[in-house]
Amino acid sequence: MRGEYGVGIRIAVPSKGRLREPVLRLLEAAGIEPLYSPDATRALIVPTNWDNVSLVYVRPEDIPAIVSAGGAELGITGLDYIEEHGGEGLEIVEGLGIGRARLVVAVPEEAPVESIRDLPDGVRVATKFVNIARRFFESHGVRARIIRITGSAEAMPRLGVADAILDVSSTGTTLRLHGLRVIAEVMRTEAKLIRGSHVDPQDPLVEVIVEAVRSVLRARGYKLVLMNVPEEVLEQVVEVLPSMSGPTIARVEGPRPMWEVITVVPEDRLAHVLVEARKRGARDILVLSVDRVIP
Ligand SMILES: Nc1ncnc2c1ncn2[C@@H]1O[C@H](COP(=O)(O)OP(=O)(O)OP(=O)(O)O)[C@@H](O)[C@H]1O
Ligand SMILES: O=P(O)(O)OC[C@H]1O[C@H](OP(=O)(O)OP(=O)(O)O)[C@H](O)[C@@H]1O
Ligand SMILES: [Mg+2]
Repeated sequence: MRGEYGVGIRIAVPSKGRLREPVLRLLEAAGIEPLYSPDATRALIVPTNWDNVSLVYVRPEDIPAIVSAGGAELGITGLDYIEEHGGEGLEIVEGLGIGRARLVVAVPEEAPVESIRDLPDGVRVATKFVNIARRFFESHGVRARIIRITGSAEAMPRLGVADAILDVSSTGTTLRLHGLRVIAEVMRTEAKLIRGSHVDPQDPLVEVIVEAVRSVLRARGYKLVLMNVPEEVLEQVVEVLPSMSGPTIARVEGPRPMWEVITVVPEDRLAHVLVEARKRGARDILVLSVDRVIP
């Protein structure tokens, strides 16, 4: 990449929490790696192996505001934090399929409440998503008192600090552990790649980064399968193969007519495809990982 582009691009990434490692792994798969770890150095703005691309390590909840204000051209954070910020001054470029969860409203098991409508005026709701909460309860005609906390919302009802919470839930373990029951889903969330509205989407370096990330996302869940197939069973073997656009078939040099079949298989069908292909006479099967897909 050296010297190809004039403008520098800063990518805001979570400095902590659940998204940090998956986000760094995704960027690494896209070929973008920080030159050193911020943990070791305390550096918060770290150059990468790409000339003119640096990572900015900040709290995930601050990323929308930072990208919106022009402190970084690109960023990766949860849709929940984007909605909480409001989303002005930024564009959502791509869903990344990580950090998937729901934002829910929950109350103590024993509360005489079945739905949002049953919540009395003045109900105290603990949450770090105060804007989302305000909007949600207003739209449902509930006059809630929002209590701002920055974490551990699930503990608040038992502590007597709140009557309900609005928080992230994925497996539901934390809610169950604290005797809470979901009465409404507010939204679904996942990590998104965002771009500041002030940034030209056609900026060459932005385009290259976005495409690199997209190519990694497309490759998720696929394997490349190679196999040798004797000519007499070729048709039967090809029948069981899914493919992006037909399998590639090449002749194998040798004494008997043999073909090499190359195809891309979704991981959830891999076991089935391998067993069936083997049964039908395929041999020497290789399964390779797919790093990128560029259609
Ligand atoms: N249990 C979960 N499953 C999937 N995604 C989650 C879960 N909890 C939080 N997230 C998502 O991870 C993103 C980052 O959250 P954040 O780092 O602020 O919280 P955290 O990982 O719980 O860290 P901390 O508890 O230190 O604040 C948010 O967008 C959030 O929606
Ligand atoms: O439905 P579950 O699978 O239980 O996940 C939900 C919990 O996950 C997150 O917290 P995290 O585990 O990141 O810890 P935290 O309390 O430090 O936020 C979130 O804030 C919830 O508390
Ligand atoms: Mg948390």
